[in-house]
Amino acid sequence: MTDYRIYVIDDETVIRESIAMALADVYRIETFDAAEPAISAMETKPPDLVLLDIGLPGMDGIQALEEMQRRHPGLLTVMITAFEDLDTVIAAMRRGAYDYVVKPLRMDGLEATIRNALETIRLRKEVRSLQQQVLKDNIPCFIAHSDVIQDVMVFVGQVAQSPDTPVLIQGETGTGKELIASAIHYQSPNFQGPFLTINCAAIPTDLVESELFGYEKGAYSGAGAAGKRGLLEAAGGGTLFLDEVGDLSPNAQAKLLRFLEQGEFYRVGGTRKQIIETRVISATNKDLDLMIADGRFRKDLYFRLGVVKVKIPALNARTADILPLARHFLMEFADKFGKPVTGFTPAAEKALVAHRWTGNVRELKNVIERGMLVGSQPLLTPEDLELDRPAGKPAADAADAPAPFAPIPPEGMDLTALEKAMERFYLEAALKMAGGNESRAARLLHLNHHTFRYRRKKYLAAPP
Ligand SMILES: Nc1ncnc2c1ncn2[C@@H]1O[C@H](COP(=O)(O)OP(=O)(O)OP(=O)(O)O)[C@@H](O)[C@H]1O
Repeated sequence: MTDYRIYVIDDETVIRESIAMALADVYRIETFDAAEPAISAMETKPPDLVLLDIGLPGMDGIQALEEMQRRHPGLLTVMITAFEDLDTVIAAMRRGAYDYVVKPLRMDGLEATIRNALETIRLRKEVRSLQQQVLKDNIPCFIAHSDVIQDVMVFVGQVAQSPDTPVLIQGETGTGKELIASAIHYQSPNFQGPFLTINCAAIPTDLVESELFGYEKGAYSGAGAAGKRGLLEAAGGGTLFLDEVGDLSPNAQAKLLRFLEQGEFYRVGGTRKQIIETRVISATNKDLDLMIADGRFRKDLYFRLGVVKVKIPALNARTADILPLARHFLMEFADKFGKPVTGFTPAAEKALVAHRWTGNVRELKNVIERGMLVGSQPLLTPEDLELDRPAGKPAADAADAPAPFAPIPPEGMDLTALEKAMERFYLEAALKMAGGNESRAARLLHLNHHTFRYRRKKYLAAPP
């Protein structure tokens, strides 16, 4: 006997009894002589499959089918019809019936129809469980203890449900904007579609447009011979996350606005209109209002990108998250490095809460990673974490400290050259500290890997 429950709804006793007799050894059969009692029984004992006579007294088969579909969407129903009345059968199939059988019933034919229907149910269940697995594997582990971040997560869960609403995520660097964007994607109905990200700051201005929108062959010198689709197309049916959206070139801004308003765009050098459904989530840690005032960012684009705005507070504004996040990262790195570190000393916890996290969660994660590398006790100490700056106090009482830079000489100075030299110096220093590991060097400078790689290419020798 299988666990499948089948309702047989037919006013002819002989039909009900013959089906029950033929199938009762294999399935749980419940019989009804009218639709109404069957519909009420479904509330407490929902069937997997319904065999439903079309010509019922009272509510007829077609009405019953509609009512059942309304109350139990997706319920599989096989119609039983007295003769092959094409119109009625078509009406039933249009309303979502799975199949139909004609009286007088041939039991072997009916059994085959039932087996097919149940196989469909089994496959649907399998697909659902695979979907849930995908969700479980991909939903990022987002630590949210403070009330303010919990509210953000509830809001984000609601926003996720409408898959074409653009979302603008604002927050300082390292607050978790990309993580929130992926949480929106994986909670949305499009979670099976791709989630792609592009960091607009890490791509040279003249390339960002073709990266985003693709190009046709020969669109510009250096464009590949075959043309290429852009990330917007590649993310079709899913989500494109535009990080550092404030760095988009004016051309790219105009094209993106058109896409958001009309759902269409042209590849660079292309004449064929591309129509695509991709949700755009963007993020910035820049003050877009200021950029709009300076004429560097389009106001109309700002409004389109920010149909829904999500603001992520800085880590120091939600201290309740600091220790749960620190413990989460500690467990992650203990596992990764195979170290028997189990927590923090009380002094280390105090220092973690008191620290001024200008690099937010990313900085906290880096500090824990470094602490895990050097720490040798079961509990990490403030020395392991190298934390000595309390909140609100930038390095060694900045007010009293001597200015860290040389004064401007009377003849003036080349600020751009100085910036470049400084950037080169710190990129090299970070790589050295990180033993040549780019990802770690990027984290030391609170940059993401793409940005680091881009700047390294620009200022130092190209990475291997
Ligand atoms: N609430 C959180 N729970 C767990 N990990 C987090 C949380 N917030 C941030 N992180 C982790 O911190 C790091 C930085 O997060 P993320 O890259 O999402 O920040 P961001 O705001 O997009 O940064 P940027 O502005 O520099 O692009 C990532 O490793 C991310 O996994």
